[in-house]
Amino acid sequence: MSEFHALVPAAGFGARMGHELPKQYLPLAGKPMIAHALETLCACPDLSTVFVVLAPDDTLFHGYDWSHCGEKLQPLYCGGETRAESVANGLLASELEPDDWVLVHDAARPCLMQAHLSKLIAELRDDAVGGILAVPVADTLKRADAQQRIACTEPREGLWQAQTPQMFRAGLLAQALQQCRNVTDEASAVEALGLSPKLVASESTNFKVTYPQDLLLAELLLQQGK
Ligand SMILES: Nc1ccn([C@@H]2O[C@H](COP(=O)(O)OP(=O)(O)OP(=O)(O)O)[C@@H](O)[C@H]2O)c(=O)n1
Ligand SMILES: C[C@](O)(CO)[C@H](O)COP(=O)(O)O
Repeated sequence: MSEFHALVPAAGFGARMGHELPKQYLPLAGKPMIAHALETLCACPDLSTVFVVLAPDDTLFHGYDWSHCGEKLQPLYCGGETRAESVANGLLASELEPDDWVLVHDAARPCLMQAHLSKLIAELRDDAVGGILAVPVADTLKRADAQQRIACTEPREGLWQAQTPQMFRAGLLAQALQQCRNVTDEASAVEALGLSPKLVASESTNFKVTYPQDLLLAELLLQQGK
């Protein structure tokens, strides 16, 4: 029977955060940011393994105590220059069966909840393609001109913001990333094969910590138990 695994790309630096410490190691609600997502994933009974893809020269990860995560947590020091490369390298190193499901989740989305994981897995486990957590766009959308004035208002109907985890069969995802590396998420590579991943409705609390101002919101949510 197919197993479910998580793969967490964590080899980025966080240029938009602008801190000397890589974003995933910034302190957040009493632990490094990366620990929140890893602990949630390791506590999910559906997941057999949680691979974390680190930069080859990462010297920080092994400095923390991960014993509470147990044997599920498997660090792989094979991160690449881009997120897509890190995921592709991690898939290769993980040696998963082609039919196994892999849930790719950003280290920079610390507010992931068990309920999000359960919903994603329940909605996709019998799906032919796979899919992603996402939220419908809630704001009015403006397109800017070169002077940062409004060129037009874009219709938001049918637009969703992509989140993670993004859940695909390991073999399909490896093939997709082999053929298409110039992407910012896994779904884009699968779409390039001509397939249509499913959108599974999530919540805005599962946002990506990108800019310094995102840290306070994440901290508040994590203190509230999300
Ligand atoms: N070469 C890279 C780049 C990014 N990531 C990971 O991809 C996730 C989402 O990316 P993002 O938030 O864009 O992180 P960074 O690339 O670190 O941020 P920035 O774009 O601001 O530099 C993060 O967990 C990040 O560590 C990765 O594994 N390998
Ligand atoms: C995968 C992702 O988090 C979905 O929203 C996003 O695409 C990552 O993109 P980034 O440009 O690396 O932040």
